Amino acid sequence: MERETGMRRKLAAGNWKMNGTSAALGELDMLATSHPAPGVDILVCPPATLVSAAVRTVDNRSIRIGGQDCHSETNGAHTGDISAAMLRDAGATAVILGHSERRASHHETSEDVRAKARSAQKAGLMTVICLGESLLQRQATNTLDIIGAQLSLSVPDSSNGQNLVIAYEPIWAIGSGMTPTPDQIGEVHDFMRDRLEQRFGSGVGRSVRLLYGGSVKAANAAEIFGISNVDGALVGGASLTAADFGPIIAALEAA
Ligand SMILES: O=C[C@H](O)COP(=O)(O)O
Repeated sequence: MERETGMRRKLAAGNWKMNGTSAALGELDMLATSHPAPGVDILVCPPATLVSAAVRTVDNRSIRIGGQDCHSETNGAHTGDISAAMLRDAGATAVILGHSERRASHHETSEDVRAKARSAQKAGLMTVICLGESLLQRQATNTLDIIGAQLSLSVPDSSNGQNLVIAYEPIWAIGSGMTPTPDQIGEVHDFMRDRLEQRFGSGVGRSVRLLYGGSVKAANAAEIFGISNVDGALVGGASLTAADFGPIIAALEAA
């Protein structure tokens, strides 16, 4: 497998999911203090309730703050939802979209994800669009078909290397302690790179960062970051504390 890193700056992204009250901001402060000038980009996506406070905690240091979802509309009668413009107004510069937990629990389709991503990119947010197959789909050797369809339907035409990041997150690897083999991860990442280059041309296609997500921890980070076309990780559980996320960031810096 050919290793192709291009000029892409690596990205360590943390997804806190539905975890964290204001007490958790101490972890963010510790993370920012311990990484004053990181050799990689760091993104932390806390619950929406903490976005503004997280932005204040980071206080223009080396960590950017993102949301975990947004609505496709800018405003309106959508009780409980928040828009990309609202996230931006709160100081977020990125948003995770199409996470498998939202595709499952909120019945989000790839078309929904594309509409949200279009709105988020228009609002100036970097979109981290998540794709991934189920265990049954992998066992049926349908992984590349599933990823290809999700990639083509979820990613808007307005995407480029600055406003689009793709996270490959096999559903069966999320929070399970299981990870695909390096060859399996590499196969999907090489495939996504090819597809992006075919659609957007080699310049844009090569500049989009591809993250792996699913049970990333300090113990497996270095091996994962050595895989072809893996430009970083989207980390769930191990992003909640500076003690767990810090070593993953260090592994990415060393890769
Ligand atoms: O968004 C993050 C992923 O769902 C991975 O979660 P995890 O690191 O807890 O497996």
